[in-house]
Amino acid sequence: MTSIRAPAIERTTTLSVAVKCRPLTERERGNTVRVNDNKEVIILDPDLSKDYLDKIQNRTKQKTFCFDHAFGPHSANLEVYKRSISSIISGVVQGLNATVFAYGSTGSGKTYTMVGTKEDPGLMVLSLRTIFDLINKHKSSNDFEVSCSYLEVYNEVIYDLLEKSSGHLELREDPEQGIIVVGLRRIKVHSADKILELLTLGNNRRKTESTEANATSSRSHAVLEIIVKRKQRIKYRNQVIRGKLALVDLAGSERASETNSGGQRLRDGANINRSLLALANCINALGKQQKKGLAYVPYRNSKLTRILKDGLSGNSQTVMVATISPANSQYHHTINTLMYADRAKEIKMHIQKNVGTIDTHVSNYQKMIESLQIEVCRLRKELAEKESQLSVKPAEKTVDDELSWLNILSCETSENVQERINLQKAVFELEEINRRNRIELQHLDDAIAKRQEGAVVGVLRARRQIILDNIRDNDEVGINYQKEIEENEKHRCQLQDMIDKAISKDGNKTYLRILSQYRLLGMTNTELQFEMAMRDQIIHNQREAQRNLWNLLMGLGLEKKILMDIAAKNGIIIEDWTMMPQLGISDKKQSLVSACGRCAPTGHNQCTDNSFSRSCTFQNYQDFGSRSFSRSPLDTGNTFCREEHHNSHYMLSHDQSPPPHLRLRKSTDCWIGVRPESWLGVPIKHPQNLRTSCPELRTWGFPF
Ligand SMILES: Nc1ncnc2c1ncn2[C@@H]1O[C@H](COP(=O)(O)OP(=O)(O)OP(=O)(O)O)[C@@H](O)[C@H]1O
Repeated sequence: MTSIRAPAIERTTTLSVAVKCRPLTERERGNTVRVNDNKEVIILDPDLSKDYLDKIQNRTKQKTFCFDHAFGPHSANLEVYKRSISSIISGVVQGLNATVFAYGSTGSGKTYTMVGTKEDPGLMVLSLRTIFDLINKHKSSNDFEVSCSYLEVYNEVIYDLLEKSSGHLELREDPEQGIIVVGLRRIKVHSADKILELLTLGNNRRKTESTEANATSSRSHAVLEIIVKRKQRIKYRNQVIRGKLALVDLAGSERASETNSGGQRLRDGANINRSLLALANCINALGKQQKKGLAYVPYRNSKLTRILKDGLSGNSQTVMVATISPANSQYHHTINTLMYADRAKEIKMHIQKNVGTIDTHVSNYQKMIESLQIEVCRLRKELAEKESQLSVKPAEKTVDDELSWLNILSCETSENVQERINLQKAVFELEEINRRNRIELQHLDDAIAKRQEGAVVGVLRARRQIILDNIRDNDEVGINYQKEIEENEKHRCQLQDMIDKAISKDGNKTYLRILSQYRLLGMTNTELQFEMAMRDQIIHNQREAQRNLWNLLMGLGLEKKILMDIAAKNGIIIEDWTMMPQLGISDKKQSLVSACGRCAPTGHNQCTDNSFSRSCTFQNYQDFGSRSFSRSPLDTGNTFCREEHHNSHYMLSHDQSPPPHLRLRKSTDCWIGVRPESWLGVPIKHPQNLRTSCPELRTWGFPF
């Protein structure tokens, strides 16, 4: 029998911004920062030599900002924690996600704020203590499981800080859990002290260096993630709720010119800046999105922004702690940080409780990817053994050189594949956003055509212009991505030629065979991840459509019994009714309130914010209508199916012509199903053992 899941309640809130100013160090001069009323931050002009005229004519660089919270140089971490963080930490034990990240220039106090000292423990330490205090309070009626992971992103590569010698880790997107780091160690913990022990261990492994601005400057972005699973012993026994807390300490950024150094440090700086630049671009786009609707957010431009995606706009209660220094010399950095913080406070978050089940398609894919990964690991090990055998032999230097050169080529190829995947996904997302923009444009055109000139038409026209601008901006980004894909393709061909030539020279047959298999498997693995992400996107869209349908049903005020009867007649089981009493579906008035999507997700039977409930319901339906309905709102079946099938169909075959950005691929390339040759350019020579190690692939029409 078909079954559908009742929707989880969503609540919209904004990203909260706290600013923390650190004390001056002994070497520093000046004091440019004033904090008023725990919210206002005034940055004084550091140029004290300005004369009276400059000042009264407002030719001063003084600037004033206002945030959710502001802390001066004498505030301890505990004060920052109590006022700005503690309230979101308790949500983690209730199944909500929370993210806290420190953003600021080098030496502004990010690590001090996040990690702290023994005397002044930081936000990571204080949050963990709260989580375990809450667990102890509720453990008589609940079973809890807490696990933790700690990673760093260094030079655009992800490392596991809980592993002694971690290899490079890859990212994958999961429809339930968001971005996942494949192979990251997750340790079960029973006390805050144990996590702190792991934190210290991980911090010692973190890449730090002495820079001019900070003696122990962090060169990597570190993410500590705590997952709390909770199962009630009596009520809702089959439900597991899962809260996630991400605590992020970003690397210090400095311009290459400020470091007085080259080589590795210069490369570090470039990569740190690439991540931070990507983060700043995302904050910009998200801030703009609140005013302009569907603008593209370039999460894919760095590993850091992909990891922080949920914390930046998704299902998370997020606090950004912007750290600043009062030193005169830091004036520009301080202003820069505060400008980003100011933009970030516009960002909207959509929070909902995590009560989830795993779909079978996901676990099938996961199994496939896992078995490929095991195979990749086996080959990687074999390769390493072969390498060490070769290095103990007094082999001629030329062979050694050739092999290390081949290794570099192999790494470059894998980077090239990753980049290609990211670009394709980005293009796909862009296309999806513009598809929605075009639907809205169509609705606006229809609405304008039906009305006579007047104030309402003026508003509609203004909105139309915004949407047109968005489409144009997004198209421009798409053209750039196309160029990047072409570049990437060119580079891939060059690499392939070089590898083929090297293999034909035959330095060491076995080694080259393994290397080649390893590379092919790595690519197949990555391809599968891409396909999985694409399918996940379809599932995500379908869920969104389903949620909209629920909103509509609840808005109509249908009683639970009627709904159950209709569902039963159609042979549909409605899962998760346990969530429904909170939605108040049996009560007409309450169902309208619930449909606004802003009810507190736990413990309340009624939306606490009645003042906006009606307008929210309306807003919701408008939104819904503009995105999904092409005819009457009650003509749901056709509209939803058509839209979803359009997507799936497009992904599964090429009967329908793809959108312009995606037409770039060769006609022989297929997404899923029939696959004459891999579109990533892996030649048909797939290794024999892939078939035996991964029999599932045979049913997928792989041509080997
Ligand atoms: N609130 C504070 N009270 C006392 N000292 C502080 C405070 N905040 C920062 N400091 C000191 O300032 C210096 C720089 O701080 P920290 O290492 O936390 O900066 P950072 O922003 O993490 O730098 P980077 O980005 O280079 O890693 C350290 O010596 C630290 O002890």
